[in-house]
Formats: sequence, structure tokens, C-alpha cells
Amino acid sequence: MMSLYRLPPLPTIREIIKLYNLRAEKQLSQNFLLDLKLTDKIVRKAGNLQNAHVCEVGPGPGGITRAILNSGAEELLVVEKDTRFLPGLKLLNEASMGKVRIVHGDILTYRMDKAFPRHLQKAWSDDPPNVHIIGNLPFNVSTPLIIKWLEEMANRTGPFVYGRTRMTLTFQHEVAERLTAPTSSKQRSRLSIMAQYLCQVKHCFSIPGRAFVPKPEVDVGVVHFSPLIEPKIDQPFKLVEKVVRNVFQFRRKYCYKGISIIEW
Ligand SMILES: C[S@@+](CC[C@H](N)C(=O)[O-])C[C@H]1O[C@@H](n2cnc3c(N)ncnc32)[C@H](O)[C@@H]1O
Repeated sequence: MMSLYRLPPLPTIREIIKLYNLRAEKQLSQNFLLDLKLTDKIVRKAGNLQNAHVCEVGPGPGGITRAILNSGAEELLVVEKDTRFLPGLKLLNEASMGKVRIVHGDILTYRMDKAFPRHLQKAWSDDPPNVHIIGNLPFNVSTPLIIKWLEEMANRTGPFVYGRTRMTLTFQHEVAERLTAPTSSKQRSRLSIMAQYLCQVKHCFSIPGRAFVPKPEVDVGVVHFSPLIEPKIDQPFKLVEKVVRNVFQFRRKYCYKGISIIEW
């Protein structure tokens, strides 16, 4: 049945930030989205969320969280590392009549294979389950995380024990371009191959840095991943990774805001 659920009127995200004194931590590369039109647009790219079970990674002050709740999701699991955001998330849980399950933890180590009820599991060859992952994470987390999740996709572990779980995530614009680069493109890299042999990858749209508070030095790309039934290469992930690594040769590390990231 179609849910017409909407959150009741709430303080704005800006007011929540003031109320709970949630100044962005530069060290944690926190950049918030306060424009609810943009948070709605990100969530629309995840597809139809009616009655869906969603995991939001890094909800922070809750802009995307609100958009997910307004989209008709049945259950929303939020995984947030910074305790300062927990009171604001509890407020959203109360406003949504208990739809938000709050986990204070690190998404890099959180057991996604146990995140949702088992009855949601679908066979790999079946239609995708009504389980989605959405998140606007810091760039130093989103790149290692997508590499981890691509390996879990290949092995059908982690969030992929439920079947072909779809993901909508943000990346530094250049990383979004690499993830989606076609064969003939200059941006074609290891990351393009590792992502595209396992999923259909779509660069949905870009968000200028100025849309975030505080403004990061780069623009952001929203990328949607939809796992393929048959991977394009029928070999173990580690072997594909090794061959691709040899082909592209390991490039040097570079720095983003003082945090070194392995260039993929
Ligand atoms: C770029 S901010 C985005 C916040 C919010 N989603 C938004 O769009 O306004 C990233 C959020 O991810 C959280 N975060 C950072 N690393 C994390 C990790 N390893 N696990 C879970 N949350 C993390 C930060 O505390 C912060 O709330």
C-alpha cells in the first residue's frame, strides 16, 4: 500500500545545528547539506523507497535522513561515528514514530550482513531487494568504503547477503568521474573497471562545493550503483584487482586536506 507519510514540522537543519552546537569538524571532513531540495534530489536517485529498508551512512545533522523518511521508507538504519549528532537523530526517530534505528559506530567496521531482517533476502538472480544504502560521507571514507563494498558485492557478503542491494553515494567529483568513466575516457582507471565489472554505475548529478556548509574545496558527484546479475569478469575479486593493478600500475598517493588517499 502507498504510504503518504510525511514528517511533522521540525526545526530546520540550520536550527538543529545551532540547538545542539554541531559545528562541522574540519578534522573529520564534515560538510553538511542544508538545502532540502538537494537532499530530496539525492534520495530520489535511489529509486522508489516505498516500504524500503534503508541504511544511511553518516547522517550528521539529518538533511538526507529527513528526505529518506519523507520518501515512504519503512525502516531507516543510520550509522554515525560522531556522538554529537545522536540527540538530533533521536529527535527524528521520535518525529517519525520510531522508524529510525540509530547506531553509533564506524561504517567501515559495522556488520552490514546483520543490519536488516533475514526475511528481506532475495536470490541474486531475483529482482533487487527493497534494501538501499544512501550516504554523503567524507571523501576519505567513501573511497575505501566503496572498494570494500565492491569486494563484498563480488563475494555476496556484507550488505549483499540480502541480494543485489542498490547504493547511492557521494564522492569527490573526480572519483565519481573515474567510477563511471567509459573505456575510451581519459578518466578510465582501476576504479572504473572494478566498479563496472560488477555493477551498472551511474553518475547521477554533481553538486557544487558551495552547496555545502562549510564549503569543501571540490565539487561532489552523486553515484548510483546497481549490482549486475552476471559480473562481466568471471574471476575472484582479488585476482581481478591484481591484474587491473598491474595494468594501471600503482599511482602515487595524493593529499586531500592533509589526508592521504590511495589514488585509484
Ligand atoms: C560529509 S558529512 C555529511 C553529513 C550529512 N549526511 C549531510 O549530508 O549533511 C559526513 C558524516 O559522516 C560521518 N562519518 C564520518 N566518518 C564516518 C564513519 N567512518 N562511519 C560513520 N559515519 C561517519 C560524519 O560524522 C558526518 O556526520
